[in-house]
Amino acid sequence: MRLIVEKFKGIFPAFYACYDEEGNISESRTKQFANYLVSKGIQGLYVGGSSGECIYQNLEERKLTLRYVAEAVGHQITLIAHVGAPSTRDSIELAKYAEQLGYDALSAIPPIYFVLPEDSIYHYWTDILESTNLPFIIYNIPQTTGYNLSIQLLNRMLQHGKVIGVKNSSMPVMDIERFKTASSNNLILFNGPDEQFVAGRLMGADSGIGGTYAVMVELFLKANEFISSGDIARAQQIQSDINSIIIALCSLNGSMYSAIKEVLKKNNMDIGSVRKPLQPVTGEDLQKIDEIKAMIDQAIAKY
Ligand SMILES: CC(=O)N[C@H](C=O)[C@@H](O)[C@H](O)[C@H](O)CO
Ligand SMILES: CC(=O)C(=O)O
Repeated sequence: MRLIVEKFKGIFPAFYACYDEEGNISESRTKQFANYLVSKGIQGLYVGGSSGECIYQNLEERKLTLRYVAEAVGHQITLIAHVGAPSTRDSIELAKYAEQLGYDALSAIPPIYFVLPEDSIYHYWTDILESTNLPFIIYNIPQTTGYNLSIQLLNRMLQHGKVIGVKNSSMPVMDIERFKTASSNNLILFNGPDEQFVAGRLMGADSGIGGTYAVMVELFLKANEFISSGDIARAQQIQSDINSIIIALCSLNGSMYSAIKEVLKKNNMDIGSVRKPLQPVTGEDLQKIDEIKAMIDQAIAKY
């Protein structure tokens, strides 16, 4: 277990969908972006999650991204494949594919669309984790799935030795502590809400997986370092800068991810735009991108 824990400790950007100008998955952009993030010193990547626009992609597209990332960065970092999909069958296909590619772990949201009973969620996750030999990380994100992980279901899932962690995106940071305690501290907890990264770490999260990391990864790496060395005051300052940036990223007509992708373009990292129904930034939004990029650059320069 100790070895495994070390592998999953640190900063894990949620990887973005990288499209070409026609909106198809781009091999060169995917590989370039993965290498760019590795060069920043991240611990690993969370591939194919919400930020990867998984919900708007077909299985073949999701497999392409999983493959291009693995080919680009190999075993230099820890790779987590998010395989949540509308059907168990599709999730298992993605899970087996990720295992073949050499991914280090699987992760999945609960079933979406139909509000299914907890027993169905249990079987969905169990079917996925029994389909490979990989460790499994539960993804709890009630604000998008409508289901908030209960201690009862967590305890049931823990009977599978393969469950090594929870990526918790619910807003109460107390959930992080409760999940950790329920497992007698045997689970790796990943903080989900980037706006509460510092709080999540202080409540027991070992690591973070986040949708905004990749556009300002230096800030999360630094905050993580400050927490580890006990410099809480400076970690709090970074969190405050991060939150102002996230609020700005979310203040445009275009989706947060389209704003992030425009900022990345200004950093010479063109990974295309977002897939509809996510809206691209246009018109007056575009002017605000320069201001947001300046906020990010200034914050990075401060620490
Ligand atoms: C609801 C949602 O997508 N949460 C993400 C994952 O936990 C976060 O990383 C957000 O992208 C981030 O906190 C910005 O709001
Ligand atoms: C946002 C996030 O962590 C994800 O891509 O699932």
